[in-house]
Amino acid sequence: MSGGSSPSSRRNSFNSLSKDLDLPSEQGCLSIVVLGASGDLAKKKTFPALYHLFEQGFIQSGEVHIFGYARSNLSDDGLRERIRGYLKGAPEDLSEFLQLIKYVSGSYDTGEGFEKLNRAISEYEVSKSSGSYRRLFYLALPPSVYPSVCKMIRTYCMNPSSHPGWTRVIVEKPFGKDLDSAEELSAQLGELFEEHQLYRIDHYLGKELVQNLLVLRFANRLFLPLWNRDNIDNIQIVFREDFGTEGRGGYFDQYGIIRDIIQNHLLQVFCLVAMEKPVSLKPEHIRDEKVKVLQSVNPIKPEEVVLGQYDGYKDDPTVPDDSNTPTFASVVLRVHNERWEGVPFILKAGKALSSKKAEVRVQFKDVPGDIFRSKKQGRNEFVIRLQPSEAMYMKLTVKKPGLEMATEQSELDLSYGMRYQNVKIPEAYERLILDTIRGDQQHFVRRDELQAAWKIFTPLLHDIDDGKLKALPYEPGSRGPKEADELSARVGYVQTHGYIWVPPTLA
Ligand SMILES: NC(=O)C1=CN([C@@H]2O[C@H](COP(=O)(O)OP(=O)(O)OC[C@H]3O[C@@H](n4cnc5c(N)ncnc54)[C@H](OP(=O)(O)O)[C@@H]3O)[C@@H](O)[C@H]2O)C=CC1
Ligand SMILES: O=C1O[C@H](COP(=O)(O)O)[C@@H](O)[C@H](O)[C@H]1O
Repeated sequence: MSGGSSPSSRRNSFNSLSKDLDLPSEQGCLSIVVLGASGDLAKKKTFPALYHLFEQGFIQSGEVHIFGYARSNLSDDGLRERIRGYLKGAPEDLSEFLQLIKYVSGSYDTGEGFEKLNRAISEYEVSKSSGSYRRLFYLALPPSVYPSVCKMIRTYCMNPSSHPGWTRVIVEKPFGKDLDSAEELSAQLGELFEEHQLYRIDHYLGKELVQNLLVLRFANRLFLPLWNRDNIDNIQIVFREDFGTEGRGGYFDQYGIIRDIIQNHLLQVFCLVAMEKPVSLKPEHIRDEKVKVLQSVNPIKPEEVVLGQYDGYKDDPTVPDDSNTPTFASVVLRVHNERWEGVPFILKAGKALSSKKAEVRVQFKDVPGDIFRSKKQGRNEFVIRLQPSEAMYMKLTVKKPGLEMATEQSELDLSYGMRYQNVKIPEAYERLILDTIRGDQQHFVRRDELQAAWKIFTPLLHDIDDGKLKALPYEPGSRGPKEADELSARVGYVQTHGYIWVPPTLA
């Protein structure tokens, strides 16, 4: 439970934000259908997120029913037992939650299973006589089956037109493999659902510090005049994992690190860092600005790309021996607009590296007319640590305490673990599912945004797929290929040696 507030007080604050965004507060039955309920994502993320929403009172026994759907031969109890081990909570809460779940078995491309699913949903709806009928379908499935599943939902499972309510569909990434395939998928889904019914999830948009980016940038006078090419030298957006593909090699090899992390998660973070101020907080206004900045990105230059593949990646039997798939990439994006001309955005992601973290590092220019030789301490940096140990810290040059007039580098540190000690930071999926129930698309990817994102990366991805760019080998547990650090230095990043920020811990 977060910050000691009760479930009902949290629901109240959620309702007040809904009012700000003109979102109607709805009542009636809510049917949540997890398609691919037997799978990895469903048990690790989707059901636990639903449980946390239940535990905090955002979805309640009286108004919600959860349906798991997949081909596997499972009973209601079979599915419940499968997910029980992934849920942490009081035993009575768990039992109450698990009783809300029913399992329906069927295929993804024939009507029979979906008719059965529709009957199960309708029975539940009819048993609750009043209010709207809200149907939320979560596709925790391989994208290859999205078109047929969406067609089945459209044909058999829409909320009845005789009743107020809605049907919404959450689709997982990857949304295609390049511009053409993404467009084809979008066109197929677009024939079946209106854009306002489709929620393309990118779970990075549900992370606390990612959601804070807009507030930070546009609610603080401090940053407004500094956030531009006059003051900022370069910006890095970094994702590092300290483990490899671990059993997901077959999936990963078809995609690679650019499609898995950079084209979606890091690019979404990039948008929030680089976009102009939206007219308002309305989802369409925010997404308009994201599209604009994506459209301002110049074509990527091959000489501003470094690819890597960790030694041992190809030992996975599901990975071809001649794979050129990158498990590491550093890509420089350049934005052709008044604010950012000349400022490199270095997007870097890698698996099997020396540490696990994700952060945005804004490096400022050197002080003009420097009288303190502060350059030797290193540049000012503003770092937003997305995970782990969520924090924002500002690296500053200060007078070293003591009799001498000497300088050193220190920081202003807002570490969430210290500042918000009793606050539980919600899981990204929890927040995004709640947004879907509320009808708030702000943190979901719009079709034209997706198109603009693929336009940036498709030429580079095709060059990699065609073997025109090679992945350099690197040691697992290292920083990745040294050429990536050389690239960062070449485009302007100056590393501060001898200074490392250590997340503060409670005594
Ligand atoms: N796992 C993760 O951590 C993450 C996953 N995702 C995305 O979420 C989606 C689901 O991922 P995940 O749960 O890992 O996937 P799984 O491989 O576990 O597949 C989910 C379910 O889909 C069914 N299924 C699997 N392969 C096929 C197939 N070829 N044709 C039809 N049905 C199939 C299976 O159910 P059954 O056979 O019982 O019908 C399976 O249990 C994917 O789009 C993935 O990219 C995104 C981020 C993270
Ligand atoms: O989407 C994905 O994200 C995870 C990393 O997510 P995080 O929330 O733990 O940072 C990554 O491991 C996976 O390869 C990718 O598909």
